[in-house]
Amino acid sequence: MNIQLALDRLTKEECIDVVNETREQIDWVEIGTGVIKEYGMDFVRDMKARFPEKTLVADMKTCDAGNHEAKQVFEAGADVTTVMAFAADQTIIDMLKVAKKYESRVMVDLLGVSDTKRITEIQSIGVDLVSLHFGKDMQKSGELEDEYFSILKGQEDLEIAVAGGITVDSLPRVMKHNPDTVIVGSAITKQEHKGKVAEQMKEMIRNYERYYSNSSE
Ligand SMILES: O=C([C@H](O)CO)[C@H](O)[C@H](O)COP(=O)(O)O
Repeated sequence: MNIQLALDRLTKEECIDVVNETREQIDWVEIGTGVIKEYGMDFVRDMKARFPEKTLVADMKTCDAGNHEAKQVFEAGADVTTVMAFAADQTIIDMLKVAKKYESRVMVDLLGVSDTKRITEIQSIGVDLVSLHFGKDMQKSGELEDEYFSILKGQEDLEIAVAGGITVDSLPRVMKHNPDTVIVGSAITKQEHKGKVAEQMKEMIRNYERYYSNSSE
């Protein structure tokens, strides 16, 4: 299980510092939508140059003009870009085509998707990576509940990331659903001891994986 560190509502310097502080514990680095809006593709380029060993996710949240946005972000060095699930199939198809050319990937953000129909549709056009996403504003009046995972039940062929206010306290509940990637933002980036929290989360994941690999032997 990967940890994807989401960099949101931070300055460039804060982004760089928090990745340096958590470098050993995190696997994927996400440049958040707001950070991309503030600093653009130059910062995507800069982050790839600084942290070449990390899978760099640019949270573009594309909803139209997929061909252009995918080219833009992969050219800047992103390994993964995001597109909203409600985008037209053509947008997603165009992005998948560009991703193939750059040997990169497209993650479909399932924010707002509440039935399996759209999941089946995006799979049929070639999507293999999705993120189950309980949005920042939704977090003001609720949290990522177990039932939220039900739309992905039995989806063996999809690689699944999950995001939405995940903390040290909620991580055990999230891990139970065996996502491939756990996306964590504020619970690390807004803490005083960022490295320590990241280390604690990584250790929880290691223990969980150890327990399940032992119990299946
Ligand atoms: O995608 C995100 C959100 O829409 C803000 O742009 C976040 O990166 C994602 O939710 C993870 O952040 P936290 O919820 O703070 O863990």
